[in-house]
Amino acid sequence: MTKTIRTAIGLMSGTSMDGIDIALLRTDGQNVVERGPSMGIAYDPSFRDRLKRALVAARDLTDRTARPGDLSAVERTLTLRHAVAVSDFLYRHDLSPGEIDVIGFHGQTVLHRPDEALTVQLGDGALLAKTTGIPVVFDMRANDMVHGGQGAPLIPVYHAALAASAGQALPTVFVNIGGISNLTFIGRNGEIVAYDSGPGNTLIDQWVEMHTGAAYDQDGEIASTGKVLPSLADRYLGSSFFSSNQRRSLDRNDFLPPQKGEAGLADGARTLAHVTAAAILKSAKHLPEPPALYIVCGGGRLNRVIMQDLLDLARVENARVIAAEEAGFDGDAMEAEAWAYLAVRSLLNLPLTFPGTTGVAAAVTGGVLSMPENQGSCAPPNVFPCRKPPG
Ligand SMILES: Nc1ncnc2c1ncn2[C@@H]1O[C@H](COP(=O)(O)OP(=O)(O)OP(=O)(O)O)[C@@H](O)[C@H]1O
Ligand SMILES: CC(=O)N[C@H]1[C@@H]2OC[C@@H](O2)[C@@H](O)[C@@H]1O[C@H](C)C(=O)O
Repeated sequence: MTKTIRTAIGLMSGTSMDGIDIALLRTDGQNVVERGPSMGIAYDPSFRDRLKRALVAARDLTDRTARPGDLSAVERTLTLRHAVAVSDFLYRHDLSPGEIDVIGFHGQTVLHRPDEALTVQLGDGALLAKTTGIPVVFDMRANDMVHGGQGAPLIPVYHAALAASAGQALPTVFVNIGGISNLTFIGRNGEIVAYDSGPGNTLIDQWVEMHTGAAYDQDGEIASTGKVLPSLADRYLGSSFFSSNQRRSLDRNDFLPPQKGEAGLADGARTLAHVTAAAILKSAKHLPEPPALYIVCGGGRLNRVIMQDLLDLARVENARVIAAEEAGFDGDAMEAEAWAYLAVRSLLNLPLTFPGTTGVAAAVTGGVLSMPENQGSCAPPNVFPCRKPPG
């Protein structure tokens, strides 16, 4: 039986809040994965500031659908920016909306409290579907939480498909170093174990920004001139997050940067780069077996100090570290590709998360489907009751 291959676009606005990643994928939602073009669209500094203020405004939310204050306007602007990104992308690649079966829309996480089963992503799927003329699957984390999961990470099922389609030797481990870092272990028989592994770039980004105004430490230049401050590093690495037997998904604010006076710029950046690398190795201790290979994706792989520390720490454990590109993947587009893949799985009512990835009680699908012809939003079978059509 031939499987239907769908053409999907994935849209990711991650915890770094640096912009929108967009990627095209052709997939059957299982092991057929044909990667298409991708691009990144950076947010301008004033929109990043607005998103940061949205995080503060979201802090006291107890109802995930509430949008007090500016949150409603930010959600609309964010969604329309995604619509523009889709339109630019289609134009650039000479594609029409009719050639795209579905968009997987992550939105912007503004609050994530797995202990309270509360996760909030700004992003209006109905508006995006209406503006682009393409069906949209969004809100893919919530159903996992309804069933007792951490709501993150969701990318592991895509890592597994990518590894299978590329004939990657198993076992292997994918590491994503975004704002937060996460690990996916794929065992010899394809079994997946995954979880958030610690702060990624978020501490370095905030540290560098508070001193220089720059959004991040380009290539790790600043960190490369500093030295690791052991007491500061230990403060982060001594967190019970690493030693607990329970794996927890992280909110961007679970780890906060040092106070400005606690270190000089370079020593602080060097120490935080070390914390990022060491956190990954510490968290890897909870994997079913010691990894032999780490495949690194996400913006953190471009910070040479983080990568060197990872290499050095992994070497002690006889493990190799390579950038995603060395394994034939795209380390910048992988999350956007994943959201395209997850959207197709959602359409097919296939599971997005598993007990081994989010701690969910049993494998579950997720996501809400919004059709462009203004029919309102509707979850795939067995997820949520359909939402009322807007207006
Ligand atoms: N050339 C570079 N040198 C150093 N760091 C870089 C470079 N390019 C990107 N980064 C880092 O990568 C970050 C963005 O990474 P990425 O897009 O993978 O994160 P994200 O998707 O927003 O986060 P998450 O995966 O947590 O949702 C930037 O904030 C910056 O810290
Ligand atoms: C709540 C939320 O948005 N979590 C993000 C964040 O960024 C990295 C890490 O923390 C991961 O758990 C997740 O994103 C990835 C893409 C995921 O769900 O797989």
